[in-house]
Amino acid sequence: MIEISGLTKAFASGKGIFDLNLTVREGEVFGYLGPNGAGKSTTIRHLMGYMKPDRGSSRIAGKDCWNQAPAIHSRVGYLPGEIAFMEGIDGLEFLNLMSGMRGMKDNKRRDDLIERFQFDIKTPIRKMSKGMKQKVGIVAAFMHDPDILILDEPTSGLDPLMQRLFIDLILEEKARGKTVLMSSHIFQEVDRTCDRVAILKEGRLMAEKNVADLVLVQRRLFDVVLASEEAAAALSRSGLEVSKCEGVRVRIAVQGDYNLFLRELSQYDVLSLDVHELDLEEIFMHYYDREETL
Ligand SMILES: Nc1ncnc2c1ncn2[C@@H]1O[C@H](COP(=O)(O)OP(=O)(O)OP(=O)(O)O)[C@@H](O)[C@H]1O
Repeated sequence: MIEISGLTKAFASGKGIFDLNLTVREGEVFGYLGPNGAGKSTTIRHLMGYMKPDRGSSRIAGKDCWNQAPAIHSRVGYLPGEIAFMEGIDGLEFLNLMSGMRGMKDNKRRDDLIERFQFDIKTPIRKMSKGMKQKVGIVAAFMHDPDILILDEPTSGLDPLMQRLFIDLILEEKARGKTVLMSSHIFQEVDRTCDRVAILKEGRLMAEKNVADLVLVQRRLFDVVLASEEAAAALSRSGLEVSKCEGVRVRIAVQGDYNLFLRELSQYDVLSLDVHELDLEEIFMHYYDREETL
């Protein structure tokens, strides 16, 4: 459904995106990840036809994103990373403008979305918080019920409750067969919604993975508190991968083989055991260390 081939755009600064190749299949939710400045928004702007590539191309539903942008816009719901709103209008006026441009007759879906994300659409946009503006952007991207959704960090600025509502919305759209490409930094959101992910670093594709495989390679850090400093020191010498030992606290990294970790731990008097969740970037940083670029 979305095909990026050899896509290259080099800015004068030397940054940009370089020889990207990616395919998002119909009905798939695809996570597009990478540290700040990696080139995620630049890729997405090419998909929307807002930037002309130096080399290569991108296509959505068979149409070239640069030459046939208007045809693509009619099928896509787009949430930009930063939404540029006109001055002096409120949320409802903005949404009316967008629905007018799309020739929408029926506002039921729009009104359902507004109710779901709970915000006062009569607030002037310049007075809205970042999260509120983000909600307006989400409604604008989803209200015409597009087949394809391209979302640039959709939950940025949303509180945890709203992030959950957003995840539910993506899962519903996925069940309805929609194709979604979204950039994100939040592991939970990617883990719960995406089928596959690609990670970008300095404009180059580092990896493309099924989310299930990514979770398997995930390294976890455990914070263990033992009954004495002697025991903590002994555990640090046990051959497990110890990343920190302070007093009675030991931080141990485990990847894959939990049994060995549990067997070792069972020999001690354990006062507490916490798992330190790695965020997506940390997971990928470890991933980079072990894998060559594609
Ligand atoms: N129009 C432009 N002209 C020059 N440089 C640009 C332009 N757009 C982006 N860049 C640079 O290209 C790099 C990639 O930017 P991009 O916004 O695509 O990153 P990103 O992965 O979306 O990051 P973030 O998570 O911070 O939004 C950055 O170094 C940015 O400064």
